[in-house]
Amino acid sequence: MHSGSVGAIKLSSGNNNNNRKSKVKLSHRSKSMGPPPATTSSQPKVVTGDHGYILEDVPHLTDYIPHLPTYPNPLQDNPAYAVVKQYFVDMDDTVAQQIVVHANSPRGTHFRRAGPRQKVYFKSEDVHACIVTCGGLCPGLNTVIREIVASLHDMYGVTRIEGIEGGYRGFYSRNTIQLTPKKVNGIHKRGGTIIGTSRGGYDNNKIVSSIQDRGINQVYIIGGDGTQKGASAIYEEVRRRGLQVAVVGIPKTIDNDIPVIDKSFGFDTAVEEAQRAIDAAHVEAESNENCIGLVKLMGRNSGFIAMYATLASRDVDCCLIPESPFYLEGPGGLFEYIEKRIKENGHMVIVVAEGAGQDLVAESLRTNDNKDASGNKLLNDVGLWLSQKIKDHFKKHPEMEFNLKYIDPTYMIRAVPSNASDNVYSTLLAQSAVHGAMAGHTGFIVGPVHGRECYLPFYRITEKQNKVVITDRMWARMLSSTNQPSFLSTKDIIESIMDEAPPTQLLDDQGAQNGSVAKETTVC
Ligand SMILES: Nc1ncnc2c1ncn2[C@@H]1O[C@H](COP(=O)(O)OP(=O)(O)OP(=O)(O)O)[C@@H](O)[C@H]1O
Ligand SMILES: O=P(O)(O)OC[C@H]1O[C@](O)(CO)[C@@H](O)[C@@H]1O
Ligand SMILES: [Mg+2]
Repeated sequence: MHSGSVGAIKLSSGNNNNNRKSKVKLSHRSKSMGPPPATTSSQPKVVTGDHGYILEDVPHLTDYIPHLPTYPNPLQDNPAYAVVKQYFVDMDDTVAQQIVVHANSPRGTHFRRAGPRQKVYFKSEDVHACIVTCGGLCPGLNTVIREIVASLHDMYGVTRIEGIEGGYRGFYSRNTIQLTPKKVNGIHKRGGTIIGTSRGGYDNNKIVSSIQDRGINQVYIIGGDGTQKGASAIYEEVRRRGLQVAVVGIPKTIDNDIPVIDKSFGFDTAVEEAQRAIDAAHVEAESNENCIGLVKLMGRNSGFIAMYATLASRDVDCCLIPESPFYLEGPGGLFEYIEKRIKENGHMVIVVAEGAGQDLVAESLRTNDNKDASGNKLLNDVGLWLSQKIKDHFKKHPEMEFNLKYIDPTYMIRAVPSNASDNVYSTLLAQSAVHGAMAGHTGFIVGPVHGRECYLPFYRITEKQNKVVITDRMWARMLSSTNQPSFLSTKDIIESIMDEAPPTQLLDDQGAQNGSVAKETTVC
């Protein structure tokens, strides 16, 4: 890591922010009208333009604190970036949510493109940043921490960066850790998070008071859907109090249940790690007579890890996920398929996501609705349940020797360091987050849409969970790779279409065609 140096080389080209004649109608904020009046409560910022163009913009500090001074971006003096032709992102750059279009399609929803801006709203020496990680572990957490520190320090010359220990509750119950480039050097080679994480302990008022009392003015919040709901409420309270504090969410989850963005960091690593368990199950299944290798993978409400691990492996004969109901007995059921595969092949591999078949398990175990500290429903162990059910079924066929090897890698797929591609992804994510905060944006989440880093309003991420769409081509590809039954009746298919999940780039483009955002937001 090099330290941030301020050289004499000026970027000669790059920004043409003010040259472009914009045709958009700014329904919330107009360039020609000057700064908007300060408001204490945020509303979606939706900008419309020609040919059905819609920009779902993110808040800016000047939305509620007008007349904030601006400063030249220190990056313009950074020798490392001097060679880049157009380093600063044009203010008008936006990224289309849908890239598969027809000749007459409206231009549709867009998001603000992430990246460094020519003007910043914080003086480097005034920045006091903090980073917090919440929820379950995910490969790449340390990389994001490292790169936020590196970006703030090396690009913007910021020296006051603190780590909030142990998740949200750390804001009001723990001391902070000073994060310096030296302290974070090499942490991306380790799993976990060096500042700790937790579930529960969210107290909006105490958290914002702690931010205010400590004089923190940039808050980087790394976590999943629950964390981002909390981050959104923190932003609202910060705004209500009129604080010049940028609140930035960095979505994290191995489950990939965050909508809109291409995928979440750590997902690739988790899928890769899941391969080891599947490989082991396959070896066991192949080497023993009439053997089933059963692997349970994480995925509470979304079966992306199981689906992608199955597709990647090609050794899996059946993949069960929360989004696709299945049944055990009778024609078209799981037992019938198992018997068929065992007869044909002498072995089989089943992958089950932890959230799959929860209704069946609950029915047979009659368990209570227990919750974790964050209020997430605690799941019954579908892996153990399914093992027992399969064993019981084969007891009815004593003439047939039968084996089952159950592998539950649980935390092993998420407690590992991130792989190379997740490291690069996390680096870009962290840099984009820092550029956005320095440029005065707030109340946003950063993430890639069609490979371009974007700033997305919180509500886009928190309103729905990303799920596997079982009427999408990706699930069909998976089914055709395993040859398993779909377990679906026509009624299930119709229900699934009605209950369509939000668009995600990990799904087929077909999925992304559904649901216009404009309908869901208030144009103000
Ligand atoms: N609706 C909410 N409003 C405010 N805070 C919340 C909300 N939901 C969860 N939180 C807080 O966010 C933190 C993390 O939430 P949670 O345990 O659900 O993990 P997550 O961010 O969803 O990540 P994971 O992917 O591991 O589930 C916790 O401290 C929790 O109290
Ligand atoms: O046991 P914990 O740490 O509460 O988390 C388990 C959950 O976290 C996740 O890994 C999501 O972060 C889920 O896949 C899993 O159900
Ligand atoms: Mg969650």
